Formats: sequence, structure tokens, C-alpha cells
Amino acid sequence: IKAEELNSTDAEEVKCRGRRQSLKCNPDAWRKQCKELLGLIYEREDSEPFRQPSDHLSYPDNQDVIDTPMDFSTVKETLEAGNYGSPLEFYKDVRQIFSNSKAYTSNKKSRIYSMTLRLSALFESHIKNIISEYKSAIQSQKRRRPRYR
Ligand SMILES: O=C(NCc1cccnc1)N1CCN(C(=O)c2cccs2)CC1
Repeated sequence: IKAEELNSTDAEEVKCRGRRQSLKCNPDAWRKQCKELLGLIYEREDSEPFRQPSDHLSYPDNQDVIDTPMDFSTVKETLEAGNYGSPLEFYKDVRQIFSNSKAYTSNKKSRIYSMTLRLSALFESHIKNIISEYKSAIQSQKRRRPRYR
């Protein structure tokens, strides 16, 4: 049968089976993409205050406000250790860095807070494609109909 005679699901699957290693169909491609995104973040000077755990000594006033400390070195270690099961877990930790920064500051104009705003704009612009490609790779991998081998 010709590929166009397959319904969209089968066609998608045929496409993916052929090109497993391509980014589109490879459900593990997100790890490499998130590593590259972290590299981009590390290149930005804006990420400097967030590359190591916040030191509560110099920011004691908000210590109780931050119940989940997070920083990019922790995210990097978790990703490299293979301890994220999906890009959504990666996304959750990175967003924690930005929300902690918001909780730290009372003045939304503070220099360090404006750094998180620029950084999160960069992050959001890249992560949404990584997540949508991951979701479609999972979809095309799911067998719509069980196959009896
Ligand atoms: O202590 C760190 N980061 C670790 C560190 C330790 C030593 C040297 N350089 C950075 N902060 C400070 C608090 N913080 C904020 O986002 C905000 C503070 C005020 C408004 S926002 C997160 C980054």
C-alpha cells in the first residue's frame, strides 16, 4: 500500500519508524535540547546570580518565603544525572528559580529581579517547542491500536 493510503496515525507512525533518530520522533531528543537551552542560559550574564544556590545569609529576610530553593547548577546536575523523566519536570524546576526570585524581591524593579525577567523570557521562548515536540513524539509512539505480533 502507498503511504498516502494509510490514515494519518499510521502515516505518522510509518514516518517515525523510518526516522526514529530525527528530533521530531525521538522521545529522548528533549534531553539534548534542554542541555543546549541551559548552555544558552549560562552564556547570559543575567544567569550569574542563579548559577549557585541562593545564599540565605545575604538575603535572610526572605529565607522563610523560599520553601523550594532552586538554582541552575542543581537543574544541570539533575539533567546530566538523567533524573528528569520529561522536559516538564525540567520546566518545573527552572520556573521555581524564577518564582523564588519574585518571592525574594519586594521591589519589582530591583536589578537582580529584572535579570530573571529577561532570563525567563529567553527560557519560555525555547522551552515551549521542546515540550510540544516531546508531546508529539510521545503521541506518535503511542500505538493507537494494539498490534498482535
Ligand atoms: O544569593 C543569590 N544567589 C546565589 C549567589 C551567591 C553568591 C554570589 N552570587 C549569587 N541570589 C540572591 C537572591 N535572589 C534573587 O533572585 C533576588 C534578590 C533580590 C531581589 S531578587 C536569587 C539570587
